Amino acid sequence: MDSNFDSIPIIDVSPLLTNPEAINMDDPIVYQVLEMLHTACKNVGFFYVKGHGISDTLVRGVREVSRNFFNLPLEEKKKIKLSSTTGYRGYTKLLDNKTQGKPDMHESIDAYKEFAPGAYGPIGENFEGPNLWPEYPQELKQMMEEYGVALEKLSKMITRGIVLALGGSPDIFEGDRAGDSFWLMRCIGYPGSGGAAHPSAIGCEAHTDYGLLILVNQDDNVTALEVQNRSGEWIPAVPIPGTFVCNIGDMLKIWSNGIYEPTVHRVINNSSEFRVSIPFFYEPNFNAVVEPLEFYKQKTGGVAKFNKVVYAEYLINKVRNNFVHE
Ligand SMILES: N=C(N)NCCCC[C@H](N)C(=O)O
Ligand SMILES: O=C(O)CCC(=O)C(=O)O
Ligand SMILES: [Fe+2]
Repeated sequence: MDSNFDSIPIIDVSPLLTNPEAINMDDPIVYQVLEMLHTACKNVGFFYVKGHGISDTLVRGVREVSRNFFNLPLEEKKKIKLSSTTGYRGYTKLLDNKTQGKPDMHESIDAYKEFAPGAYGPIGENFEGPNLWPEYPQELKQMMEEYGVALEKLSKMITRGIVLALGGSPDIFEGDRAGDSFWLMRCIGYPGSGGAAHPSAIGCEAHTDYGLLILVNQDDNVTALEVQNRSGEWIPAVPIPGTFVCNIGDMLKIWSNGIYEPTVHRVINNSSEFRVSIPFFYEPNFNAVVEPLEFYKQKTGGVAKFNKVVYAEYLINKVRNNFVHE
C-alpha cells in the first residue's frame, strides 16, 4: 500500500463488461476506469463495484433465500454439515468457523467449484465434492449456481481491467493461471449484537483473503465489514445498494510481485439485525503454480520478491485450520 486512505472508492465497471477486443484503451472513459482500478488496488486494496450488470433480483434473492435457510432449526441445517470428508463443502454452525485461530460469530454454507473425482490426485481428494445444498429452501441450489456463473464472469472482467491498467495482455490470468478458477462462494449469516450468548465474539476475525479477487454481496441495512488502513484505523465498508465490495487476495500479491497487496479486514455485527453476506472468492486454478509474473517483475526491478506457491497447497494449509470438527 502506497498511501493511506479513509474511504473506499466506487468504480463503475460497465465499460469493461465486454469481450477484450472491444475494449478501446483510447476511450477516455475506459482509461479512467482502468486508472481508478489500479489506484484502488494499489492504495486501498478495496473498492465498490457498480455498473456490474448483475440483476438486483438475483443479488437480493441469494441473500433472502440464505436468510431463510439460517432461520431453520439447527438440526435441519446440520443435515448438510461441512467436514473434512465432504470436501469442506456444506454448513458450519456459529463459532465452528475459525479465523486466525479464533471462533467466528457466523454460520455459513461453503460451495466450491465442482470437479471430477481424481482430477487432481491425492491433494485434490481434500476438496472433492459434490456441493451440499439444503432440501429447504429448495431454490437455494439453483439460485447459487446461477449466481456463481455470473460472478465468475464479472470477476474475470474486473481482473482483466486490473491487468490492462498497467498495459498487460488481457488474457494473462487465463489458461493455467485462473482460466479454470477453483472459486468458492459462501452464504454467511452473522447474528445481531455479536450473538447474544457470546457478546465479545466478533463476526470474522481480521484476515486477508487467499485468492485473486473477492466480490462481497452484503445486506443493505447493516454496516459490519471493516477495512484496516495504514494507520491501523478500521474504515467501515458501509453498504451501498446495488454494489459489490471488491477486494484483492494473497495470490494477486505474488503474481503482481507486490504491486498490489491484500488489505486486512474483519466483520463485527453490532447491530440488532441478523446480517447476511455472500462473498464470491475468485481464485487461481486448483493446481496453479503462482509466482511473480514477468510482466509485473519488469515493473518492479526485475527480481522476484516472493517464492512460488502451488495454490492447492496454500489453500489446504489454510482450510485445515478454519473449522472446529466435532
Ligand atoms: N478459499 C478461500 N479463499 N477462503 C476464504 C475464507 C477467508 C476467511 C476465513 N475466515 C479465514 O480464515 O481467513
Ligand atoms: O461478510 C463480509 O462482509 C466479508 C466476509 C469476509 O471477509 C470473508 O468471508 O472472507
Ligand atoms: Fe475476507
